[in-house]
Amino acid sequence: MGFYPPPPGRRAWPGGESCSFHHQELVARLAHGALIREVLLTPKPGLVDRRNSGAHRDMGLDTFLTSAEAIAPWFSKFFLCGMSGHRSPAEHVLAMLRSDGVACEKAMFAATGGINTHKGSVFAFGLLCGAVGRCHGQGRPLDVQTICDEVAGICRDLVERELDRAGEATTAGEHLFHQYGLTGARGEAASGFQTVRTFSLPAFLAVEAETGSEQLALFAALLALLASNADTNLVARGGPEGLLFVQREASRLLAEGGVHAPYFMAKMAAFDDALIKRNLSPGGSADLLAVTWFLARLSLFRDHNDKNLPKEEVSDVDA
Ligand SMILES: CC(C)(COP(=O)(O)OP(=O)(O)OC[C@H]1O[C@@H](n2cnc3c(N)ncnc32)[C@H](O)[C@@H]1O)[C@@H](O)C(=O)NCCC(=O)NCCS
Ligand SMILES: Nc1ncnc2c1ncn2[C@@H]1O[C@H](COP(=O)(O)OP(=O)(O)OP(=O)(O)O)[C@@H](O)[C@H]1O
Repeated sequence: MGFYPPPPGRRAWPGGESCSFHHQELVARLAHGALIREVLLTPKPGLVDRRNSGAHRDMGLDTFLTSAEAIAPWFSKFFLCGMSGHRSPAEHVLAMLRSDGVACEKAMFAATGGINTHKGSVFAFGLLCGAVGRCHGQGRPLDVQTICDEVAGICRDLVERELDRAGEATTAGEHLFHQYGLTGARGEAASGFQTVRTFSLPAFLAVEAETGSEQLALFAALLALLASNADTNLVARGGPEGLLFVQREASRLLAEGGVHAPYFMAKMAAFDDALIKRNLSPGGSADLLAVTWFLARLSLFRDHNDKNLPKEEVSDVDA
């Protein structure tokens, strides 16, 4: 039941032809589900959520939901791109993914009237969906370590190529590298999502195992990210002091017991108010929160076969 033919000379994709459509659909659902869960989690400091638009004046919940809808069709394309390039060296795959990535960014801007809702997420999920396609094509396991290592391989030398040796800085990320040495979204991807693997994913998995609550697990992951991630969005808006403020505040909440502390939700709402007052938005951590949920749910590839698609687990939460 594959929707596209196996490579010339092959009768089936490694792992069984019947798995291909299942994987393509599941990866797209997971990526979209991750974006929806991220934006609906409330309250999030400085970010767009159900409570308010955070430190943003040009976008709200509807803008994010519309944007997620517009970019969703690209997730399968990233998967297919990674799969069709599974024999090419990892570092060649980035150029292929990027042409779809640029088209996806265009679709995002067209849907939002020019507002940057998901630029960082398009980059992260373009790489992740491409890595899943590539590893599936190679018949390798679709687990956190394999997929993250593959992303790191695809992004090998990206920081050196695009930031270190780049000419005049044009984007915010390029400026911040030259000014402060921050490697932003590129550095995080090139490290194989080291901040996620070290801080937010363990926090998510521990709290979910302990409480059975996905919401609490997402909050635990968010706090872990806010305390540790060198978010270039915070530095762009508030300088190094803006980043330090957020990291200190999040570390304080963690020291007080994190999601298990009394009045945790009220503390998060107060954190939100403090960031809005300072015009700070941790957009990079929001992206990595979505990445955390996606990586946590990769186990669905192992647990289900294509006759039993996990509609429940990856269905979108009601807005
Ligand atoms: C690498 C990207 C994100 C470039 O953006 P930029 O130079 O502004 O870099 P920067 O690191 O500041 O990231 C922008 C976005 O990433 C997110 N982000 C910020 N900090 C971090 C961090 N520490 N970790 C992860 N994500 C982060 C935020 O959402 C931010 O808005 C990407 O958009 C890109 O490659 N652009 C070039 C055009 C292209 O190829 N687009 C298609 C990409 S598939
Ligand atoms: N819930 C969210 N709220 C706000 N930003 C988010 C959210 N989720 C993800 N982001 C990320 O934050 C980025 C937007 O941040 P921001 O608006 O600060 O960037 P910008 O458009 O480059 O800067 P500015 O608005 O200062 O011109 C998006 O690229 C997106 O990936």
